[in-house]
Amino acid sequence: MGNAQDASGPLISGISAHFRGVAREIFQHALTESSIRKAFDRHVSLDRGILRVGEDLFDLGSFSRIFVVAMGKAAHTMVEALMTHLGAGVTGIVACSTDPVTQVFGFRYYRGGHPMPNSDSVRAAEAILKSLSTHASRSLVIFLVSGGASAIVEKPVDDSITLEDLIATYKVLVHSGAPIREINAVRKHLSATKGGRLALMASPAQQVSILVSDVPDGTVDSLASGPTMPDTTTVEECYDIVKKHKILKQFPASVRDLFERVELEETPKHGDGSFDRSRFWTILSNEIARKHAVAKAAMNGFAIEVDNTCDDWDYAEAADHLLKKLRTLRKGVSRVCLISGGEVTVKVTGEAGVGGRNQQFALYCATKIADEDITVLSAGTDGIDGNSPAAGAIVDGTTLARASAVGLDAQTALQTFNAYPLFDALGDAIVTGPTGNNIRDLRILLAY
Ligand SMILES: O=C(O)[C@H](O)CO
Repeated sequence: MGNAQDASGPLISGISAHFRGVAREIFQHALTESSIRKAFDRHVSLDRGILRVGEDLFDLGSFSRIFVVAMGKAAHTMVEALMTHLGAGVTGIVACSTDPVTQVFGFRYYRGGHPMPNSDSVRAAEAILKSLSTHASRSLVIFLVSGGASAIVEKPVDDSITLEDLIATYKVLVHSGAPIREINAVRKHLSATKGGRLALMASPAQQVSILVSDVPDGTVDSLASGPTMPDTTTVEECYDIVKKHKILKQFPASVRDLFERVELEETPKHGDGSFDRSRFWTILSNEIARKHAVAKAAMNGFAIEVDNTCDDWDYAEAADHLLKKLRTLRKGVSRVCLISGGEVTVKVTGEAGVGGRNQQFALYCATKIADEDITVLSAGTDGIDGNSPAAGAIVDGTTLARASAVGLDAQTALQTFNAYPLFDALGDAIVTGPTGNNIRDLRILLAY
């Protein structure tokens, strides 16, 4: 392998490196400004014993117990932020996918698996269910829910489903190309914790859920498979979903049996009394990240457009759509920035290499913009793209030439879902490490 140098001459090389730097700055700025700590400072406060969450006020003096359940990739960061407002005497459980440097005093930690559940996911679910069952009406249960919790906290609804079966089922769902609302509709109906079942277990306590959302706007009960919220999906929909994506036969026998012979059990619903003392506040979502990306792009002198229409689309269709739009927008404008939030889907066929949806999207864009003055960044705010150590990647008109100069072929990497090694070799992977946040992905497209 040779050196990953620009094959396009020093001037072009300098310009493209400059705009790769600008795109990185825009992403980093959005990440920093959308921090969990800032969101808690805006939406949560404690004043003379009254806890404010969003527009709700809770008189802490009227409760005999305060218990916190934090679950998801942002669980630890959310607990830390909550405790700066709440102070001592509060206990709870934290289920996250990475080990924090120091744990918050008074909390039991579990390191559940992600993207696949592990035995600690099951232990966390059992510990949460057990603790919640002990709460009476004078308890205040605060749920801190963030994305990733579907896998991080999990217990099958039926004992016939083993952990291995669960992992096999998750693999089928995650690789099916189905959007997250559909994936989680099925997960909800196979789980003892999802689809409002934690709220049911905590009843009759007063409950408030503080949500950091990694799901599309308007589908918040999909977040972490909605463990504390009324479920808007139904058993009937689950049958339609497995039929539509032709995945029932791929499930392990125990799960197939539940669908075919036993029938799935319906989840708690709005109006059935399960949520009479439940409140919900989304304090952070992709919208905030987009807003800060827009502000930073404006500071860099770009004309800006935001387009989220391709949320949940197949990565190649989303890329074609956004590149077409960028090329239209650039007509008559010297610098244009197109920002798009949300996630794209990748239907993996065969054995996947090392990569993720952001790197797959970016690499596909690279194959479409050779020699154009376009830069594309795609990265996840959680810092974790698929099974790779990167958050995402950045490409431009020089990517293909630079890759082939070091003996790497973009088409092969795309077909084998193995984008990370290519980006790593070019120095174009975006590596932040797990950020402790999780508000979906940002795609930043620049034309100049
Ligand atoms: O945990 C999950 O289900 C996903 O991250 C969506 O919230």
